[in-house]
Amino acid sequence: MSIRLGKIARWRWKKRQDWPHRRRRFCRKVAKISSGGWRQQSSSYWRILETTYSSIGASEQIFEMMNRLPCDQFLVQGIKLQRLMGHIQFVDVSFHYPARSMMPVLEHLNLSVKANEVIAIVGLSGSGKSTLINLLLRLYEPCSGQVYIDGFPLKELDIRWLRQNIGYVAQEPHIFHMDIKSNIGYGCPRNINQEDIINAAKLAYAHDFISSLPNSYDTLVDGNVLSGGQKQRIAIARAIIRDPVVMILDEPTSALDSESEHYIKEVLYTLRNETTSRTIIIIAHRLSTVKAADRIIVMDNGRIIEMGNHEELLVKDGLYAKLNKIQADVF
Ligand SMILES: Nc1ncnc2c1ncn2[C@@H]1O[C@H](COP(=O)(O)OP(=O)(O)OP(=O)(O)O)[C@@H](O)[C@H]1O
Repeated sequence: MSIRLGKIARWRWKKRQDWPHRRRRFCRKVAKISSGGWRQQSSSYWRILETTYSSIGASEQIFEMMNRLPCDQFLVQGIKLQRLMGHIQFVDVSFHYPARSMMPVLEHLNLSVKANEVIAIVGLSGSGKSTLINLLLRLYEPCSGQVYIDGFPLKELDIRWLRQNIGYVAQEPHIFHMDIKSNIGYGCPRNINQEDIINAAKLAYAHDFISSLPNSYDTLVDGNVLSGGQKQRIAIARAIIRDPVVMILDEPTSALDSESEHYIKEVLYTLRNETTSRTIIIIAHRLSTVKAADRIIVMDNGRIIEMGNHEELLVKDGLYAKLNKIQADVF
C-alpha cells in the first residue's frame, strides 16, 4: 500500500514539475487560436475559450460598476416633507446637456402645475418635453433657474424621498423576466399584498387581460407574452401601487393599437377621479390623451409657446391646431 502511495506522490510531483511547460503550451495554443490558426480545432474547445474571454471582459466591467461611488445627490441628506401636495414650478429654467454645451435645450422656461392638475405636454420631436421631466426627476440639474415642488427647491429635498413620491412610466417601460405580480410590485417601498396588486392592476385597466392568461398573475413574462400596450399598463400598475403624489406618463410614440390607446385614456380619467389627490403629467402624442388633460402645454425649441385646453388651443390656430390637424388627417 505504502509503495503504491509513494508512486502516486512521485507521479504528482513530476506533474507539478512539468506545470510551467504545460502552461507555456496552453498559452501557445491560445495565441494560435486567437490568430485564427487553429480554427479547425474542435469547435467546442474554441467556443469555451471564446466564452471564457468574453466573461472575463464582462466581469471587469461589472467590478468597475460595483466600485463606483454614488453621486453627491445621494450622499447628502435632504429635507423630507411631512406631506407632499404636488405643486410643481419651473422658474426661469435654462438647460443644456453636458455633452452639448453649445446647444440650449430649454430656454428661460416658466411653468406652474397646480396640485391635482392633469397636464399634457405636446410638441415636435426634440422640443424638450422629456428634458423637462428629466429635470423634475433630478436626473440633471438646471444650468440656471430653479425647479420647485410645494415651494421647496428640488435640490434641497431628499432625492430618495422625492423619487418615492414620483411615479414614472417610461415610453418603453422595462418589464422584467418574472411573473406579472412581481412585475407590478417591483420596487414598491411599502409592504404589499395580492389585493394591492389586483387593485393597482384594475386601476391600470390591466386586470381583465391578466385574469384571462392561463396562470393569471403568476404568468411568467417571457418573450412576446404581452403586447406593447399591455406592457405599458403593467408599468402603469407598477407606478400606481406606489401611490405617488406626482405621476408622470411618457406616452409611447410608436403606434399603439386603438384598444390600448383607449385604455390609456381611461386610466387617465380614473386616476383623475380617484379620491387620492395626484398631479399627473403626461407627455402626449395622441389626441385622446391630450383631450383628457386639464391643460395642454405646447413646446417648441425648448420654449412653451402655447397653453390652454383643447378647444382654446384650436381657436388659437397655432402649432397645436396644426399638430392636431396632421394627426386627424393621418387617422
Ligand atoms: N442625453 C442627451 N445628451 C445630449 N443631448 C440630448 C440628450 N437627450 C436629449 N438630447 C437633445 O435634447 C433635445 C431635446 O430632447 P428631448 O428628448 O427632451 O425632446 P422631446 O421633445 O422629448 O423629443 P421626443 O418627442 O422625440 O421624445 C434634442 O435635440 C435631443 O437631441
